[in-house]
Amino acid sequence: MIPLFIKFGIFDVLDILIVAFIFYQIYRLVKGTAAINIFAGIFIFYLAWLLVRAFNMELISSILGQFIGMGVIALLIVFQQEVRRFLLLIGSKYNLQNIFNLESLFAKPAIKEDVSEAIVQSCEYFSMTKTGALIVFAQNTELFNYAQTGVILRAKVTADLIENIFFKNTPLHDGAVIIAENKILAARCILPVSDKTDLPGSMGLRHRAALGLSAVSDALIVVVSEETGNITFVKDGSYKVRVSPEELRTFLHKDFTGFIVN
Ligand SMILES: Nc1ncnc2c1ncn2[C@@H]1O[C@H](COP(=O)(O)OP(=O)(O)OP(=O)(O)O)[C@@H](O)[C@H]1O
Repeated sequence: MIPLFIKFGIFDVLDILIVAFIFYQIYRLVKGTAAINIFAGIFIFYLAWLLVRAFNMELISSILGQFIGMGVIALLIVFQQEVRRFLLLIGSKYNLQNIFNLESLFAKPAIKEDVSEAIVQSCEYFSMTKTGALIVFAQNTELFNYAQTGVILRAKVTADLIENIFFKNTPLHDGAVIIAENKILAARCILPVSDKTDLPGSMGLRHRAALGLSAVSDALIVVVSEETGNITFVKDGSYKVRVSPEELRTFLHKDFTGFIVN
């Protein structure tokens, strides 16, 4: 009989689950970015090192070994941006305040009916008139830092005001509008731009800004393309293009049935 020499307890399961979760989050962050090629480069480098060691090629193996020895520091330098994004994601999505705040667990800030109607109406208008728009709905992640890059308004959400803000050539039309707690918190805000390399060519800076913010927050984001008039809905780093006003309405009410990731 084979003796049972491996002890496998609940903490080992937990250990594996945590590592799997961390790797999955890292994969989500680097998927489609230049970082994935860097990972491939590192993997090839590591394989080469294993090979030369297996063939006892002392000189080359000791040179490659020097680089491997500095591995963690080198990784931190090369993936500075990704590490930053990863910590931001963990800190904002899973922060202690949210975990222990029962209210936020059971009732995430709901978007009021009149607010969603105003946004759906404006987006329909923007879509028809091919007016570019970028509208962010803050959820649990605090977006005040981004709001501060623009003009703080704290105004009531109405279709007229939203349409005025994005009206071409007006002072506030550039950048994003951030809606928090059912108020227009700010307009003309600058968002972080995604550096994903696998996006369709039609997605310029406006769409990249939506994806960039979505990668580091739980915000719901609506983009209307100035070029095509298409409405795109973005959440959790994923997007759906050519969203109809009806779909937009359901998504804003957090019913994501039909949110098929493109
Ligand atoms: N970092 C940013 N944060 C917020 N808004 C941005 C940012 N970068 C660009 N924008 C907005 O996007 C506009 C430029 O859009 P661009 O044409 O490059 O994007 P697009 O995704 O192709 O959209 P469209 O389909 O509307 O042309 C800018 O005028 C500005 O309003």
